[in-house]
Amino acid sequence: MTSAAYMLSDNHPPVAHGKVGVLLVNLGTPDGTDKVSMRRYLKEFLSDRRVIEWSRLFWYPILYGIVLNTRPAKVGKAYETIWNKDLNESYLRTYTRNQAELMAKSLSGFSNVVVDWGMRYGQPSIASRIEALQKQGCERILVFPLYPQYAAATTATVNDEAFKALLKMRWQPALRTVPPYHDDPVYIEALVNSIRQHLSTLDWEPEVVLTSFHGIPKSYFEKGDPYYCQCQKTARLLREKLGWSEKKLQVTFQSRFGPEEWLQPYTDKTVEKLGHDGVKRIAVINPGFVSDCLETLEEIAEQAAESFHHAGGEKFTHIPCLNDSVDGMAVLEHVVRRELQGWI
Ligand SMILES: C=CC1=C(C)c2cc3[nH]c(cc4nc(cc5[nH]c(cc1n2)c(C)c5CCC(=O)O)C(CCC(=O)O)=C4C)c(C)c3C=C
Ligand SMILES: [Fe+2]
Ligand SMILES: [Fe+2]
Repeated sequence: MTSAAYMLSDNHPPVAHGKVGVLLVNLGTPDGTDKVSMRRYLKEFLSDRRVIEWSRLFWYPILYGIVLNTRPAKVGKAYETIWNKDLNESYLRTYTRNQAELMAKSLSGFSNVVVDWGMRYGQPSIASRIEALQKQGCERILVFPLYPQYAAATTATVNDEAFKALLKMRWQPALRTVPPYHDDPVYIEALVNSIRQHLSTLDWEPEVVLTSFHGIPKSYFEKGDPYYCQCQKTARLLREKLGWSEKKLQVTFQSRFGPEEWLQPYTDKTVEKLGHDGVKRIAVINPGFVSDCLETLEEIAEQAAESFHHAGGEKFTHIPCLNDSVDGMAVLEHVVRRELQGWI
């Protein structure tokens, strides 16, 4: 057979082509609040070397001997208090799906763009969504880790997983990843609007507003993670826009895990101290979380509120994440349209 005849043969499987995929990826979520689902989720999460950097020789005996025997029940109970009972799923899942659907609507003018969503841990997995996008003809895929501030434990592990999904493909799609947007004016403006709008619904004024970011171990920062500096920059830009002092808008870090020192000041300790120091009215916002989840709805809106009241505080309010609000979508759409330049 001549090479031309070979080329013209119909041996080659048919391929869809010509599309551009946008894949929104958030952290993850258990399938249910029961112990089995929680264990499966935490096992995948806490086996990630980007999340727990300790040697496996040291970590696995602790993970399998203690953490996976005790934490699933405890965390499952916390999830129960914030579970989206209408849809029988976590809010992180609900909001992420809504964001993808709204993004698809906003990009519907581009007939070749397909929007999808996935989770780094649990379902739908990044690999399954990349495969689905490719089957629909996406030769280019924009992966959007839904974290305004970059951390190796969040952004990098999403990107790792996306590139890992390409490892065994003969015909890989081109992949782009979205950079952090911690200082993007559209993001800062959306946060300022949500603070102003939320505070306008109250009949009281907070003395202090905490911007509470998820923490990371201090050692990760010392190894060069830019996360801490990006959180500080977000807070500085918010202060400048709001015209507030460092005393009025303070930065804290929440969700410590394990015995190591994490980024300070800690949210829980700060909330207690404010109460003990005689501060009566505070608000907390979580600018690092694109969607409300366990860490915002349970740890802050429930736990931190309770400990503030125990410490003598009187008024506490949690400012919701941007979620699938008009302002929140404006941020995500702005970032996606910018990062798709040259592709659409
Ligand atoms: C060493 C452990 C962890 C690091 C480092 C870490 C960084 C990190 N996490 C988020 C965002 C989220 N984390 C969430 C839950 C969560 N985080 C950890 C541990 C670390 N996170 C655990 C063990 C859990 C599960 C709950 C628990 O056992 O306490 C969530 C919520 C997920 C949900 O379904 O609601 C988010 C979101 C960021 C942004 C970050 C570093 C910057
Ligand atoms: Fe976390
Ligand atoms: Fe937590």
